[in-house]
Amino acid sequence: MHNVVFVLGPPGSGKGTICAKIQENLNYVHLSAGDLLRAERQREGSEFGALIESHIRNGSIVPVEITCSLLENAMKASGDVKGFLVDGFPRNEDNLQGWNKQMEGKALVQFVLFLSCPVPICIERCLNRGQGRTDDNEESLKKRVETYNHQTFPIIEHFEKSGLVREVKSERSVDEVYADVVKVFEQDNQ
Ligand SMILES: Nc1ncnc2c1ncn2[C@@H]1O[C@H](COP(=O)(O)OP(=O)(O)OP(=O)(O)O)[C@@H](O)[C@H]1O
Ligand SMILES: Nc1ccn([C@@H]2O[C@H](COP(=O)(O)O)[C@@H](O)[C@H]2O)c(=O)n1
Ligand SMILES: [Mg+2]
Repeated sequence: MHNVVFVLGPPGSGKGTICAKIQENLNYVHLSAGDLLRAERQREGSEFGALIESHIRNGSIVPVEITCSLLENAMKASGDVKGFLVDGFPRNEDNLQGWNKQMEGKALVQFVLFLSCPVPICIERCLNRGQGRTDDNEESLKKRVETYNHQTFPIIEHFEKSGLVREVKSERSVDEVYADVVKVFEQDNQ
């Protein structure tokens, strides 16, 4: 059984940055759904490349069969680890239902780390990210925020009802955010 922490928050809230630090220090493996999709988009011979790029530019969500298989394959390929940080997933109802169907009996969701951050700060961070992402532009960001508000936030609310959400405000410095995130992991592993 794989231990899983879902990491959610608006685009640019710092999910990737914080997950990299947790992976470095706490023996969890970071799996970013967005990174896995971008790698699949680039893979020679992939039948999903054009579909993935279209969703990424539009800030819409790729069908779960594709994303969940990428996540499960990455988990299988990892050795013996404490758990997985599943960053940017589940993003909508389709992701949630597909995960439940595919991963039942294979993964245990420990909690959901919710990095909350005001949208204008998030947008500014994405526009200054400098990684050449095809969705770090004003037009795509508007759609990504809309998708977050209408499709992803309700998923966070769903987990909130089961008491699984641990919110950390991420508009502060990386070190301050990370210090609070470590406390969340310490409390959960007691
Ligand atoms: N606490 C912070 N303070 C200032 N800048 C930050 C902070 N956290 C992350 N950043 C910067 O903001 C940008 C976005 O961060 P990151 O890629 O971690 O966000 P994300 O939530 O993974 O975004 P996305 O959902 O678009 O993948 C990066 O350039 C990163 O260096
Ligand atoms: N579960 C997911 C995660 C991501 N996507 C698509 O990738 C884009 C970028 O995701 P980031 O987490 O790296 O910001 C996102 O806007 C979606 O188009 C997805 O479809 N499903
Ligand atoms: Mg990211």
